[in-house]
Amino acid sequence: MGSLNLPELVVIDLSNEGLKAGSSSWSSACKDIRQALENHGCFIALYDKISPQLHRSIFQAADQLFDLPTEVKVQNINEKPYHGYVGQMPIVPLHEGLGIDYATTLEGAQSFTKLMWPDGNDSFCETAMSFAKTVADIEKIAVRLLFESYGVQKYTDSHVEATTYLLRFLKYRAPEEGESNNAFPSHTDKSFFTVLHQNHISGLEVRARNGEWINVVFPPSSFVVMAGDACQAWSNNRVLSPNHKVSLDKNGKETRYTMAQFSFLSKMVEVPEELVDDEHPLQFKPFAHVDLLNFYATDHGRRSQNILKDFCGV
Ligand SMILES: O=C(O)CCC(=O)C(=O)O
Ligand SMILES: [Fe+2]
Repeated sequence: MGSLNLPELVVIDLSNEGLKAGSSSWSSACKDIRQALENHGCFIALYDKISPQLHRSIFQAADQLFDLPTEVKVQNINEKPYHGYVGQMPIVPLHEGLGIDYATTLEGAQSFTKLMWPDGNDSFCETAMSFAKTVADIEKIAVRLLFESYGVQKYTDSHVEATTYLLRFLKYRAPEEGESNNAFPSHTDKSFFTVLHQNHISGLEVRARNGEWINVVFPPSSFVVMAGDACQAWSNNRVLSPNHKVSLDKNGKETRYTMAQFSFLSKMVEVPEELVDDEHPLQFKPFAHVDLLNFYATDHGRRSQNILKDFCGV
């Protein structure tokens, strides 16, 4: 009996129809999102504004991008850690990734496209930007719901205005015979939120607050919204930034693609005073988001078992 009872993530409908501001569906979504983020650090979001056409074109765009010669892809360099090209790494041989910084802006999308296709590739640029904007809308709804669930909605607008987005194209080739199926090691994200959209190949596993690993099976038309370390810090340790990893089916033959959009703050990350009281004393000092990434890029940061405590603990 127990083995059939697999743990699952909460599903929340963020589509317009399912969610009218001020309605009872809005308040129940507030409750659900808070509970999901406190217990699992993530949830599955349904969102009807992503058309089947956009879903198809973003994965075609991914194919086109990864087909470029490695010497072109390695030009995707960013001074911010973990923002640029990753590939041909012996510790993660199945994995390759590239990132578009400021992906929701025309400048961000265009400068990445020009670097990869000096002669231009308008359809890639349009698809990537349109996908990034749709995913940013999902992230903003999640922020609104979460802030309201803690009664701190007065901070939502300034938070949203200071948010920038990094869109990463991630590829995991199927393991060859005898090769490990560990495609990406366990980690927490350094973002505020991460929104994931995958093709038809699953592989994501998330560790819930109770220590249980959850195999995340989500339909290709849906998204996983996950809290990062910055969100955990902002919430004064209420929200969980969950450990997660990618393991592929040992016998699988197909390539897994994930689109991962990370949100970052260009203003200080700080705990709202409303989230500090006798029961919840302040746990973290305010910090610049990019400094969390820079800390993670040091030996001390990478080895840390409790990065927030080591980086900004009070
Ligand atoms: O591919 C996935 O589903 C997860 C990717 C991930 O965790 C990351 O890039 O931080
Ligand atoms: Fe991650």
